[in-house]
Amino acid sequence: MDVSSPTDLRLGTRFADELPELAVRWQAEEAPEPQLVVLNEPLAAELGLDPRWLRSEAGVRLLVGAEVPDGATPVAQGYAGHQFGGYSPRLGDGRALLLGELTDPAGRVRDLHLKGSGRTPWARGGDGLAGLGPMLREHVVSEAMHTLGIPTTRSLAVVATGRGVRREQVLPGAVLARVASSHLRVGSFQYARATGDDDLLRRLADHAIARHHPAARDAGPAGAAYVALLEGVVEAQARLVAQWMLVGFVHGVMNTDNMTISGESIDYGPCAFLDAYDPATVFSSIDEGGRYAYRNQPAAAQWNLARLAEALLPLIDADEERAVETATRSLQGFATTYADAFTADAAAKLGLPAGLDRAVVASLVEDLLALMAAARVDHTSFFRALGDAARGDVEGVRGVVLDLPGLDAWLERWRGLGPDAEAMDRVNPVYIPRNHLVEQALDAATAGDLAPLHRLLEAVTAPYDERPGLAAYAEPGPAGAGPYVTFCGT
Ligand SMILES: Nc1ncnc2c1ncn2[C@@H]1O[C@H](COP(=O)(O)OP(=O)(O)OP(=O)(O)O)[C@@H](O)[C@H]1O
Repeated sequence: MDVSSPTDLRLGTRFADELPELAVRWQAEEAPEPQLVVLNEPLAAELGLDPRWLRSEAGVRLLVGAEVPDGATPVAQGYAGHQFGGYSPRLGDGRALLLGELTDPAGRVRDLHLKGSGRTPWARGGDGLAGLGPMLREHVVSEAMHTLGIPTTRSLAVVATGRGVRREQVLPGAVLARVASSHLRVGSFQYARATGDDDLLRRLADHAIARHHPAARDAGPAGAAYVALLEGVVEAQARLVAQWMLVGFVHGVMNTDNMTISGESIDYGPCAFLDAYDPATVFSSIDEGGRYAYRNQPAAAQWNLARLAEALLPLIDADEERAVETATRSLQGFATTYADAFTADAAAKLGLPAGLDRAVVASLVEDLLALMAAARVDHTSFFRALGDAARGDVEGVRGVVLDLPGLDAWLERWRGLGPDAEAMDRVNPVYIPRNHLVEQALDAATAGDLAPLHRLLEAVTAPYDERPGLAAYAEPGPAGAGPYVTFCGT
């Protein structure tokens, strides 16, 4: 049965009950004039929420936290984090609230969370608010990631609040209703560890195991379950980052408070997809040193996971030296899992048959990426054009690569392995949320015109299905414009 009124909705309080030290009971700030801007109807249906109800006044009141179902306990979650390498001991949800845990009709438990819902006790100097443009960016990019098969938090809705948000200029304010497997972060563990309370740390780890890595519970006695938790997160993150790299995604702010325990991508601030394939690409104007450049993402993930391992040490072994040795071994799994996932996913993008020697595939991929980087080809359309090359039409790829003898030799090697063009079309997107189009859509939406946003969503939520009317969505941004600098999405 679809939930069609607040009285039908049950929001669990497991996080708040099990981890009260990390949960500050709080209420959303009243939105003066809430107006639904975009609703994710397929996600609503998946969650068992009636979209007609969500569009009603009562539904919109839920989506901004003005009214919560009986028994719900909205909380601002506490966490710490390394931001660009510097440690902040008290971050937490400064402008967000966990409304509670929703069990969908399939039995999956998801967090229902609001971002931009007003100041909380973790707000420090912030105003607790979010701009409409940045929340719509999170909506578009997270939905694109989801349809590309990349684990991610989802956006259920964006509601304009009717309140202005003071940034470089005054922006319309908005609340994003976000759905995630959980909002547990590496920073949640750093916070718990820093309290020195091992019981809290253990409860947090047990909570994470129950929600995300239940197999870890059966790993064995003493610290084995927590080693298995660490290994579960290492594996999930290695697979995730491999997927980011192959779709050309640059997260932009890979701080430890933006790395989940579930392995879902979270927080789409100054993120973007590559147009030109240049591994040094940085999109965020606040990332002056290029710490989170495209090519640095696997190393940044490993660095963050080492912070998780440090936080877990007291649970892994009472003897610190042994704990460090064990955790180090677990962290070493990242490199192998990442390389395996990257090679397997790249083989799929190249339409290669299963069972090929891994070293053959790896060297083929490496050589292709070198050709692509030398010519700064458009990442997305180049892989799509390779599908045509598999069908015998090599003009698309030959037209953009500089080293033609090198490319021809590569094509010969690759075609000798029998690539499957149809399989390639199923994994190489035509449409990604290209940064210039996202910016145009957000600017128009901020000015009151939602048509470009809906058109962009139409393109990126069916990314493999080429449609004649959407040709502009397959084109890279203006040549020579360089990487777009997206101001940190607040
Ligand atoms: N306008 C604001 N008011 C209060 N706190 C803020 C504001 N903007 C960011 N913060 C806080 O600063 C920290 C880092 O912000 P960041 O932009 O990474 O997170 P976020 O986008 O707000 O949330 P999330 O990581 O949940 O997507 C977080 O603790 C966040 O709550």
